[in-house]
Amino acid sequence: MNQLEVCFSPELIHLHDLEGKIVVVVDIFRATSTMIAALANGIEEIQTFADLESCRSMREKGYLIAGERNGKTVEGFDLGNSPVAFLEEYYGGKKLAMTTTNGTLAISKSQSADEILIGAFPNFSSSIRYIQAQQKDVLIHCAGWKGRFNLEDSLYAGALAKALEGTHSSDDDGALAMKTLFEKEGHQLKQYLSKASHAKRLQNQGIEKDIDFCLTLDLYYLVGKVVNDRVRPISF
Ligand SMILES: O=C(O)[C@H](CS(=O)(=O)O)OP(=O)(O)O
Ligand SMILES: [Mg+2]
Repeated sequence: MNQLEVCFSPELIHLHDLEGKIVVVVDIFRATSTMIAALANGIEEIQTFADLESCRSMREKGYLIAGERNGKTVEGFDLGNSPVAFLEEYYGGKKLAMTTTNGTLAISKSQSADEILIGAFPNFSSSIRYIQAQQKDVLIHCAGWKGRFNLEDSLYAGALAKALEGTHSSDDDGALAMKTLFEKEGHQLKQYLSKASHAKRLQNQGIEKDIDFCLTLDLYYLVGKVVNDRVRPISF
């Protein structure tokens, strides 16, 4: 059996050994859900940035630029961090540069992993199939919120732990706790996560459609994987 463990914040990732593992970076609200929406709608690669100005400079290289701070689209950027906005038109063959508050930081702190996957509910089953085919230990890296634990990323970790229980053991306390929570609340994901602080923040901004998209299972049969520092789609 392979092992599965959970890291609840990028602030804690230095305590984990990533070598040889598949790290699944997850930021349900909304960065990793938005990346999957973008890849499903034609974006061929996503380069992520911690700071706004490096991201902005990618426009000169022909990239679309997407940026969010405090949940709002950055002035002058083509797009923000809304998955639903990426569904409005087809971005065939375009490249995207992206910076967000939590998700892009979690990716940059996962670089020593053997493989980095982008975790989201809309491509949940594809990620499961991909992971099962690799036979490696898994670490779920929750982006959290500004260094803190959050419910939506952790519950995704629980869903993954549950789905992988035939091949990956969840001896890790965090994985065990989240699997138990998912077993209790997973049947009413949308209702349960409407209580999450970030869902409330997004509701205040009137973006219920984003919340709904981020919590919908299996819309796409692709995996988001970081290859040569770019997130790319793999049909799976
Ligand atoms: O855009 C989002 O949903 C959040 C914004 S914030 O952290 O609530 O300010 O960013 P993300 O990186 O997707 O968590
Ligand atoms: Mg988030």
